[in-house]
Amino acid sequence: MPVSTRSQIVNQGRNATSPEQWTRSRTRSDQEQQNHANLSMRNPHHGLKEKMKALTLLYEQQKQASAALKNQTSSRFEEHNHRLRTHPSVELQGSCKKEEKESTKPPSHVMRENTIPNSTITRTYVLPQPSIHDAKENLGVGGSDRILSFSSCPRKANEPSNRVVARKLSMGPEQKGNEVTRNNNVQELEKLETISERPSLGGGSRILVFVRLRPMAKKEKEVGSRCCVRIVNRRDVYLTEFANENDYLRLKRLRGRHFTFDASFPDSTTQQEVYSTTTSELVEAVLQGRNGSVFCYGATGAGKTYTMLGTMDNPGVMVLAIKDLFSKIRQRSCDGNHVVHLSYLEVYNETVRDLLAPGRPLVLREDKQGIVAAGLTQYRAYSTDEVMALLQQGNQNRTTEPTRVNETSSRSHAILQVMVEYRVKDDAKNVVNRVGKLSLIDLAGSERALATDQRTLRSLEGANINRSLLALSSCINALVEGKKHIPYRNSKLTQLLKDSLGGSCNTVMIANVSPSNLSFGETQNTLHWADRAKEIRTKAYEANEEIQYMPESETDHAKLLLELQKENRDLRVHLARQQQKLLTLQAQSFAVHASPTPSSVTSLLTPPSSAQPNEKYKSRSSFLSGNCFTPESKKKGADEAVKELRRTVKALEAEIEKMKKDHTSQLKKKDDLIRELSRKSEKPVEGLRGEGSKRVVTRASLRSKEPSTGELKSPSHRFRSPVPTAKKRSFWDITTANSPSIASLNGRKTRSHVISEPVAVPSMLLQPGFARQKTDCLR
Ligand SMILES: Nc1ncnc2c1ncn2[C@@H]1O[C@H](COP(=O)(O)OP(=O)(O)OP(=O)(O)O)[C@@H](O)[C@H]1O
Repeated sequence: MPVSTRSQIVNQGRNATSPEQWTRSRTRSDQEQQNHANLSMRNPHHGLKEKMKALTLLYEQQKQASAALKNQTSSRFEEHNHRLRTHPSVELQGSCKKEEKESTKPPSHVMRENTIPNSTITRTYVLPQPSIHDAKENLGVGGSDRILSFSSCPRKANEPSNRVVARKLSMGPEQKGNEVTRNNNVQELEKLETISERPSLGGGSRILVFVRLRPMAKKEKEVGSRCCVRIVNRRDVYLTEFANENDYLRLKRLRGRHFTFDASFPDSTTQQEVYSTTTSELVEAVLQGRNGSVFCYGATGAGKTYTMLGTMDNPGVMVLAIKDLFSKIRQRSCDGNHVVHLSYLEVYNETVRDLLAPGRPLVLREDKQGIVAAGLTQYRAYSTDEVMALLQQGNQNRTTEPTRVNETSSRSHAILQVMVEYRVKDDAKNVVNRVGKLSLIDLAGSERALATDQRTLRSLEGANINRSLLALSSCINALVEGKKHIPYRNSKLTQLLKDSLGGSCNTVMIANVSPSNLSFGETQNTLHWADRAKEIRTKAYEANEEIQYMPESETDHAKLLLELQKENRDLRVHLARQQQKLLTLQAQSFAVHASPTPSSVTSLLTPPSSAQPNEKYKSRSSFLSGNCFTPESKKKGADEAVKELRRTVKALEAEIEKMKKDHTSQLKKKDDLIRELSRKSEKPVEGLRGEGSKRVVTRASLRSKEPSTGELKSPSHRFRSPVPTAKKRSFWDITTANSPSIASLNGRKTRSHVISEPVAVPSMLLQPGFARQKTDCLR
């Protein structure tokens, strides 16, 4: 079988003089070529050059076809662009046209190293450190691998929330043929639209993830570092790892990864562009009573603080958000009242500190509003300037230290919270109260100990920063995997971010990356977690709105007021009556349970006009006269009165006991005296008795003669009046002067007087006959 070489074919073509000849020779050469191809298929080591030539030819043909298709789609593209011009992300594209033109081409110096020109071979990148999650990434649904080049970011509604996305790195749209190119263009447009329409799945919303690349730093340039991050189409991030120049074995082996985010910002993006794409919508939502969070995540020195705070010339997201908020409030000032409160705290070495009023560490508590720092200062702010001053003050208190990587490295996580309360009257004149909270978070840098400083305090700070960021990544993992338990409690940071990650909140994550290949590891780590965070879905949320229903008209209002006043008056009267009843009952129980002394009873019941006004009475009368306006205070007053009465009863009982003792001793003395006297006068008395003219009556003899009713056992009964009509005295007898003893006491109605003046008691000892007898005896 004749074997023709490539040079022969070329020569045959060249030597052809007429078109027929040329066609003939061409057909022949094609046949020859076919034979060659077959041959080379059978023997892979044969004719490599021919194979290359064939491939080049094929590539050229595809390129032409692709160009033709591009022309067809360009008109459609224009139309879509016109529609999207209203969205900030489109403005952002327009302002960076130059960059865009560049970036629609295949990545230049970075990606060129990864591409094989004039080839249709799609090459899969080798990942340097395939983690568990990376391994999972390659498992498609149902176990089949799937190549996703650009469609992974905005998820479709019917996709399961915890689906693991299979992602292999492709060489870019152009290498995948015309069909892929056209599809990508349409997908790009769809994706740009979805940035403005926050995807809402199952009532919740996905965390929006953005990536910002910072410019190469002077230091990095000086050490000759190369750019390893490339942003294409404002969305795709290509990361390339350059082989070590001294590693000759792997010199040509390049590794890289491709990620897709909601939007990616190249190093030329302005602060305003970043703000309007990421945060401006959240500010609007906060004004409508929803919660929003923005947090910057990335390695130390990657540009988080620059993005969040910025500089005086280029203010960052925090400043722009506050300005925007106040300008929006000013625009709406006519339709309601807005109140803005502000707090600023940092988490440093696992302690929470108030940046606006530094002092003792704050304790985190969970209440109805979520996790709150107890005792955190809430400033009411009236203007942007005021907030700026507060921010500055807070930043001065923030912990920053120079590290080897960053001159002004933030060693703490800072959280600025802006609470906007909005009150407005709706059409039905009901008061609508909305509260929205915006949290702006500047995290400390994720870092390796070696990259910063291994010594002393820095290493401790680094450990704590890493600890909290590790806790953050655990939470992200648990949320993505749909676990029931999310380990928020592992660090203060995750506790504070609980709302933002798993609560009812619109959340935005900005991943900051450095372009330097020296930071490849950190950048890859940041992009990995940012990619994971895309899968997190926050809870379904509703505006924090409260409606207070108001009466329909002024007349209704007045009616309601009158009704309330009447009810109040009735309640007061009722209360006063109850108190009176209570007092009467107290007095009765006092009368029943204790033997009353006239003095105390009169002191309780004597009217204020009495000759001896009593302090106790005074206090009760003031209580009854209605000085206490609230039901609580009245109840308290009644309790006080009861206590007072009880105390009086006790005092009276003690007094009675004392008097009883006195009387017993007096009686004893008198009995002794009588006994002595009767002994002395025994004789004459006997004589007298014999005469039968007079009788000596002793107490003892009298007692024996008395009927044994059993009533005279108590010594006090010895003072009872012998008058047969005298009835047993009662409390009311004393007060109504029924008692015969009282009649003889010059109007003095106290029991003490009755006791101290034995004259008042018509005792046998005081009978006139006895007195005379006594004097006789003495004689
Ligand atoms: N987009 C940018 N444009 C210009 N300069 C930037 C940009 N991003 C960051 N820089 C500069 O890079 C340096 C480091 O940035 P920055 O302090 O914001 O890093 P960081 O991520 O907050 O670091 P750390 O975590 O250590 O606090 C700063 O000097 C900052 O001005």
